[in-house]
Amino acid sequence: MESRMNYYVFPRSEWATFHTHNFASVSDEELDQLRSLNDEVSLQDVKDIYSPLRHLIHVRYRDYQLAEYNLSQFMGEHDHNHPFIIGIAGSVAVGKSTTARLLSLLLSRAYPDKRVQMITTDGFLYPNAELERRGILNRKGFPESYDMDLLIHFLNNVKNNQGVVRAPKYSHQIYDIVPDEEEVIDHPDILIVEGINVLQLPSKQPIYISDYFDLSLYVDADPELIEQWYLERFGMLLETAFTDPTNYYYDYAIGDREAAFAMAKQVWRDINLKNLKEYILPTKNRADVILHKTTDHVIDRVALRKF
Ligand SMILES: Nc1ncnc2c1ncn2[C@@H]1O[C@H](COP(=O)(O)OP(=O)(O)O)[C@@H](O)[C@H]1O
Ligand SMILES: CC(C)(COP(=O)(O)O)[C@@H](O)C(=O)NCCC(=O)O
Repeated sequence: MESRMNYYVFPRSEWATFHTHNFASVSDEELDQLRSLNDEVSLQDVKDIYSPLRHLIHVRYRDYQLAEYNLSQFMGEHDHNHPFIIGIAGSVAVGKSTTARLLSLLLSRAYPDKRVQMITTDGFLYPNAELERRGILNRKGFPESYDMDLLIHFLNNVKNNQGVVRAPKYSHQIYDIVPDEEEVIDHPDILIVEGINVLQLPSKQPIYISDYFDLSLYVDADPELIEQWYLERFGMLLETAFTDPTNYYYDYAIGDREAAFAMAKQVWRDINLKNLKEYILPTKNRADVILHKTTDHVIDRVALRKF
């Protein structure tokens, strides 16, 4: 283990040993289930990285429940049941939603009597028509492209158990907010919130998004690798766009492949890479845990915030 400023940095081999104490590691039966539900993440990563991470979340969740209980005792009240919220930050296409899906699965298995839900902040982007009206359609993903008031309100309502909470839904296929559809968050015990902006400071709001988090993760990788993953995902979007004229990428899918990839490379360079450097990377050192990925999404080291 290496100690850097306010982080302990563990090589994969050391981090992999942290699941053996107190809390069950991922079982073979769970691995079988994962294999059928998620064929992207390597099962070795589940054992070496995500099983210890689940252990860490368990430790933090236990502390959180105790702190909530103690506070309610102090106030002589019985209301100590606010959901535990985990934030996942990182670049566009670094693997935030894949990590969120996997953690959601692992936590649901660990706590069968708890309700685990997840949401992406993509749904809080302004619709394309509004971005266009503001003249910022080419700034999608940058701080000003999100309705931060709505996101803060949403988190506030979930954290304060304000019944069923609804949020807009974003689709990568139509490249816009889906009209007449919404995400429904219904009294979760654990909520996972993933998005490029979850550790950013608000410009006008009096409260940070991360004030609602009880644990935060940042998925990190070399931008050149992330570009490759972005282009691979773009290739997959083209594959599914072929048969669907309503798909945003339909014209690219039926047109010249080289031109399509040239466009995607330019979007990466001019929008997503710029956003990463200016607004996302500077939030890395606010995360409690930094998962560092190398080629093929393999995680080679994990940093854990000391204080
Ligand atoms: N652990 C992983 N192993 C293999 N592929 C992955 C992994 N994580 C993400 N991917 C792939 O990388 C691309 C980006 O992942 P995604 O979760 O969509 O990123 P984000 O939510 O950060 O934009 C997708 O094509 C996804 O299938
Ligand atoms: C919707 C997003 C801001 C969020 O990205 P995600 O983390 O879901 O990959 C991004 O996918 C996006 O559309 N960026 C704008 C430029 C582009 O890639 O088209």
